[in-house]
Amino acid sequence: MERGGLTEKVSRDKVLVFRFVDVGKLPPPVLQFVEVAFGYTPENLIYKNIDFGVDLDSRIALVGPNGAGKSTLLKLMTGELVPTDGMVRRHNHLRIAQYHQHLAEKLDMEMSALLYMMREYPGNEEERMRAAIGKFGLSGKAQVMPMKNLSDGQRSRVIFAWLAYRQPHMLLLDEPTNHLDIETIDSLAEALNEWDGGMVLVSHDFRLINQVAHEIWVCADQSVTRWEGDIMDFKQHLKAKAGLSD
Ligand SMILES: Nc1ncnc2c1ncn2[C@@H]1O[C@H](COP(=O)(O)OP(=O)(O)OP(=O)(O)O)[C@@H](O)[C@H]1O
Repeated sequence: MERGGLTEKVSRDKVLVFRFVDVGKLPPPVLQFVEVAFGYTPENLIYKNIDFGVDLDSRIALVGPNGAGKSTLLKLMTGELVPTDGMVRRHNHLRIAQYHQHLAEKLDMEMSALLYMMREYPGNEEERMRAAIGKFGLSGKAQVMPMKNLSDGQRSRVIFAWLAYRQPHMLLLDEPTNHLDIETIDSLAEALNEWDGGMVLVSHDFRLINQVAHEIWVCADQSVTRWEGDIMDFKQHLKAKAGLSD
């Protein structure tokens, strides 16, 4: 039918064009936790006395049991949550962007990705916005159709384009791969590896962690500790703990 011209050719989104704009350097310390304690209620602390620094060359994956406080730690980094005790110091010029699935709820489904970006970043020419969305592999018609007609994966790309346009120094990624296919995950990994900013990743996707993280931090028992090994060692450790072996 395609060859006979009866139906339009199905064109897949290009997947190899994820790209974050380089941001240059900020002198360290960029983000510092000093004796931080945090609990949603004072009698139930999720973190106690934590100290660490994150810089623009940090490539960290946070791991740990469900409910240990990984997402909470990201929120303490952005300032969405404030410590119960101690302090979080951020460089005055630090721009942090956080990716999480709930951002999809912010999208206006009746609008196209292009109009949405033009509304979010007023005063910019259409061409510029098209290019910004194009950097995340959404091209042509997909940019101008209502976002309700896009797939979840395509909407994730719009969110990435929206975040990247703010040119963050640091990206905090909370389960970024939920709606992405494997090719797109690889594009994301490639883009992160080519980018010069800092990254903190929360993901259950060990394959992505293996591709992009240089450090593994374990959130558990009210603290954050650095894992001395790579994510594959950590996976083995989890298996051994669960009494499983290869
Ligand atoms: N707004 C909130 N008010 C009260 N408690 C909360 C709130 N958000 C999270 N919690 C609780 O704080 C703890 C840590 O939650 P958090 O989402 O940070 O864990 P997580 O390690 O990211 O978990 P998961 O891997 O399941 O996403 C959990 O026990 C959770 O139920």
